Amino acid sequence: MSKAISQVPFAVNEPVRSYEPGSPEVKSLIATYKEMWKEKFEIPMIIDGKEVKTDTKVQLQSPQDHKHDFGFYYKGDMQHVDQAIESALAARQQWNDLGWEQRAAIFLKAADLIAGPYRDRLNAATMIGQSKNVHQAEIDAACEFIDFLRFNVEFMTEMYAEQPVSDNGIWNRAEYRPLEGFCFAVTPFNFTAISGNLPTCMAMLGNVVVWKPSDKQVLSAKIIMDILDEAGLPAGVINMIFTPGKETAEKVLAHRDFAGLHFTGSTSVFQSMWKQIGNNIQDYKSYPRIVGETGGKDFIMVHPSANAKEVATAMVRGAFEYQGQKCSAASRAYIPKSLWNEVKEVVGAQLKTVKMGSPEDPSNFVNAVIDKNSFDKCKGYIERAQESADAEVIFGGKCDDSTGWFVEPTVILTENPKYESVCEEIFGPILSVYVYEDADWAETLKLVDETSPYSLTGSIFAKDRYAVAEAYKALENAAGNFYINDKPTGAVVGQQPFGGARASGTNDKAGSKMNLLRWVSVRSVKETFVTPKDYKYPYLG
Ligand SMILES: NC(=O)c1ccc[n+]([C@@H]2O[C@H](COP(=O)([O-])OP(=O)(O)OC[C@H]3O[C@@H](n4cnc5c(N)ncnc54)[C@H](O)[C@@H]3O)[C@@H](O)[C@H]2O)c1
Ligand SMILES: N[C@@H](CCC=O)C(=O)O
Repeated sequence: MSKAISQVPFAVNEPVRSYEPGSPEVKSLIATYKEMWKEKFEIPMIIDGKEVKTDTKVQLQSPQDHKHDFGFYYKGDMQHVDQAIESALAARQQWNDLGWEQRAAIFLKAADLIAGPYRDRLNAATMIGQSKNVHQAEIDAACEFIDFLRFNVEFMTEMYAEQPVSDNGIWNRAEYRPLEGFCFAVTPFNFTAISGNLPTCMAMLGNVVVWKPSDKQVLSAKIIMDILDEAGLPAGVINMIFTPGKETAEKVLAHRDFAGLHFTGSTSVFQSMWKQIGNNIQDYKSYPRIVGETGGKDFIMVHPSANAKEVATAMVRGAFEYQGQKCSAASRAYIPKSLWNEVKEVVGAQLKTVKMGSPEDPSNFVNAVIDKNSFDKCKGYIERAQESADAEVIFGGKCDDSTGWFVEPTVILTENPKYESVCEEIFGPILSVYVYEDADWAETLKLVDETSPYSLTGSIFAKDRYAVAEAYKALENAAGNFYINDKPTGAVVGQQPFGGARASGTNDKAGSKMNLLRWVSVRSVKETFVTPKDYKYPYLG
């Protein structure tokens, strides 16, 4: 137990490496990618700190080359879900009793392992398994994950330091207990950092976790578990299982000791899990905490006073970085007629220089979409736009699945502000543009606000400060992360806490103290030093 009030290292954002052509850092990363590409991985589940293998082997697939064989993972079933829950519950007391400094040290060490010896390996795994280019892997798997770990340790201590006042003769204390039971982390394919953050931020606070990563992110999930193991995370604290999502959720959410859901993924899956929790509510020991960050239909809203080049660049980066597979990706842009020709010209000129292909070549800005489902979905939107009287594909539109799942960055122009691609989350490299009459600025703000059920991210571009202020107010509830004269992606831990409202989630802001508060249950303690020995008030004599 602690005999000092320790100060944790001051968290600063991990510097993003530039990976300039020919630099030692890019050579080292690409060499690691090539080595790992040749490996034949056999990836087990990790339950109670042990590798668990089954008879069901699922081949790993790389989006940029779906025929390439780089191994398999072992798929589990419902007995593994039970084992993971039992293992978590068995580890709970000892983990809970460990002083917070001991827990913090494990996650700070994990951050340093990622910053140093594991950086290339985790980045390369993300490039191979999730098809991110060098820069996108670096800002996600290395920097954002490191930031989550370091900042959460700092936020945890700030939270612990928040204590009530005490009158004379008493000492009031707040004790930040972990939740009573086990927590369930369900993570998406698209961010290695998110998949690492969801289970670790709960564990850091003394919780025990069953973690089900996406089956499209198994390789980088395995490296995360390797890192946590090397950092000294005790057995059973985080149990990683590769089991079918729906059945796993049904089993976990029916368990009496289920205490919290930390989810990131699509809106429909989150809603189905929330309903299950509601249906089981009388069966739990405590009311489970529910945190979910889900889909988006993120906008760029442009005022006539904006700079066309800045707008065009935000469109290209915001919509097409990581093939538009960020929940924050710009997928609808509203451009005033007076600016459209110039914006269109710059977008077209920039897209002409965009290269698409495997992340192995760092000059490829666009890589593959995650899988066949995503490829088919994007292709469907593009083909329907090509045939529609309401829409026109003005850039891109080619899809090629001969080697990998490649979809060209595509811009759809429509005169119908309710056209399907303007309203629905596509989660691919498709940006819809609606051109409005300059005089309709105020009505268009309303349109932006009301077009989709989501409220995740959005940008406003304007030089005119009155216009900025007007959009700021009109779009108050349209985005949980709101950007002024910047693209709507790329939130940084500690700088722009991330999350959305409406259908986009519970807005508990990943990587912030607000989020950590959801995974503790406070015990208020009052200790009285001179305890009364008579019931009578003074005036009763
Ligand atoms: N708001 C955010 O912070 C944020 C961040 C990243 C991704 N996302 C969203 O995630 C989605 C893309 O990720 P995805 O394709 O991995 O999402 P997804 O919903 O398909 O999968 C997310 C996780 O849920 C599991 N799952 C799938 N069906 C399930 C079911 N019926 N019951 C329980 N679990 C189930 C999956 O195996 C995976 O682990 C997009 O909608 C995107 O907007 C949101
Ligand atoms: N936090 C990331 C998005 C995460 C969702 O996929 C961003 O701000 O771009």
